[in-house]
Amino acid sequence: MEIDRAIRESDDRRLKTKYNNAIYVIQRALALYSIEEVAFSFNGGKDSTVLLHLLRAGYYLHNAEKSLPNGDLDRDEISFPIQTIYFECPSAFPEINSFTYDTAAKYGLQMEIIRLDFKAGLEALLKAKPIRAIFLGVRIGDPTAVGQEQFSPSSPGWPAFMRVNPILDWSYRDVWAFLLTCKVPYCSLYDQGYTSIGSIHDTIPNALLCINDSAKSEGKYRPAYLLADGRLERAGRAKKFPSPISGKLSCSSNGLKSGEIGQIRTLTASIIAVGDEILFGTVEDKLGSSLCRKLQSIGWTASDLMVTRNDIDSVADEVERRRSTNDMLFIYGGVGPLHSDVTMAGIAKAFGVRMAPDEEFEEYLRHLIGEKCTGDRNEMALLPEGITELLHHEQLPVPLIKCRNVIVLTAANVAELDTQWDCLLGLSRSNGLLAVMEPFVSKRLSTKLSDVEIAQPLSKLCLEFPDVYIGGYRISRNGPLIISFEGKDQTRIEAAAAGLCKKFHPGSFSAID
Ligand SMILES: Cc1cc2nc3c(=O)[nH]c(=O)nc-3n(C[C@H](O)[C@H](O)[C@H](O)COP(=O)(O)O)c2cc1C
Ligand SMILES: Nc1ncnc2c1ncn2[C@@H]1O[C@H](COP(=O)(O)OP(=O)(O)OP(=O)(O)O)[C@@H](O)[C@H]1O
Ligand SMILES: [Mg+2]
Repeated sequence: MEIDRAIRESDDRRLKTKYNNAIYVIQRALALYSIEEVAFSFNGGKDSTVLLHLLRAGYYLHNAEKSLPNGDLDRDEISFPIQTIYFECPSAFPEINSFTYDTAAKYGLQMEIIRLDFKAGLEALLKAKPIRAIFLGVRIGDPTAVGQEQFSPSSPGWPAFMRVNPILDWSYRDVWAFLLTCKVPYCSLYDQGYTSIGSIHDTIPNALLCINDSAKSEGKYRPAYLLADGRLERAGRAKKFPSPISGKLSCSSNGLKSGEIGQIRTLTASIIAVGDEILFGTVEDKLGSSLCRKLQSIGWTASDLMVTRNDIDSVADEVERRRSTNDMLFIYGGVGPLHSDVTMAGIAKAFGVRMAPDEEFEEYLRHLIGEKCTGDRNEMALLPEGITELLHHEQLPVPLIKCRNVIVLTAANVAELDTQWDCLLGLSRSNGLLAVMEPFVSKRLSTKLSDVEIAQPLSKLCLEFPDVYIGGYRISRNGPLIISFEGKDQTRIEAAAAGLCKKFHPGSFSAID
């Protein structure tokens, strides 16, 4: 069997181990369920392509174990009887669709095309067929993998079946090692810089693979297998532009459904300030707004900015809630040796790991504070175990700490934040930490018109310019109204601003800045 042979002949030991484990899971599933009771969820993506070939190999080996006639049957020709389901969606890339159909024809897959959403489609499928287990190409880094194991019953509220995830523990690198070693076809989008594929509305090529180092989608991109850091495979999965801080004049209040139109390709970050002093009103948080501006300047969106108490559970709750819905989370305050410095412990709790001594970090601290540290252990050198990465930069006396997608900033004022941010950007050039997107541009118009006069024309303008965020705010109740236009395309912003001016008498608006 060509897949099994290719892996056995390869000298990639890690790949062999991953392959053997996945085949073991498949064989256990095939022993537990009859062939009519299993299905394979295939969508033409790289992970499900890997799974297809693992299932072909697993099914072949399962049959071989059950002994076939003395080798006179060409075993590569054994058909693939596992029922295959594809949830076809109108917003799928045409390349994904055609690859899925071509693959089905090439390998003789028995395809069931489902044109309902996942839940309704599965309900109908399970009513019509005796399916009890479904193979999925879910991997541990996927947002939907949280809490899953290789065999995981479907979630409460979903029809009852077993989710079987043979490649749950595979990394991005493992996936590409497999596809390239086995020389199997994969969807052409992966050769055009796409590294993880969702719908046409939320997927762009991965900016880290852009040959000109520009995030423009018309640029040239390297193939997906060249992405050095697999943790950034979803950098091309742009989030929907989150609802802006709601003002009554914003687009979101005008009936636009995000996800249909009105999307701006952006990555999102959440910002958490930790400090009872901020909540007591003793200290003013200036870092948050500065960080929002910095994020805007690299084309990211700050999805929220919040302050939490110096309390492990409060920090853990906020980190847990925000880390999975954002590309990055920045946290500052509460880092140090004091009793109130609980940020690191809160992060550890959010990830469900313990705090453990980090020798490398301790060494840095020793250089910095010498022997001033009392006790037999430096509490500051305890970091969340297994998820911590130290970000070294020559301008930083102590590296910054990153726990998965949470970056801990130690700045106590804006000048220190500037330095740490510059270091992060410097590091990003080599390790892709913060993908630099097209920056946001903005324009502001000031007017003496009243809210009532402007509300309706502005609502219409929002519909005409779904790709521009149009908001309104006042600096004082009786002062002028300021209309702001934010987006990534200067021409569109100018057009939106001109469009608004045209709706009123000349001279009703004046540009600020
Ligand atoms: C065959 C199959 C089974 C699924 N089972 C579950 C489930 O048990 N629980 C759940 O929350 N989501 C389930 N999902 C949905 C996925 O977790 C996830 O929402 C989806 O694959 C992500 O699609 P999206 O990124 O387009 O939202 C299932 C999806 C498929 C295709
Ligand atoms: N539309 C769909 N139809 C059938 N199965 C699907 C569909 N969408 C997702 N799945 C299942 O969920 C798994 C995980 O989806 P995910 O998008 O993370 O991976 P992928 O599409 O295989 O690869 P990529 O990460 O490159 O997009 C798929 O491998 C597949 O088993
Ligand atoms: Mg996909």
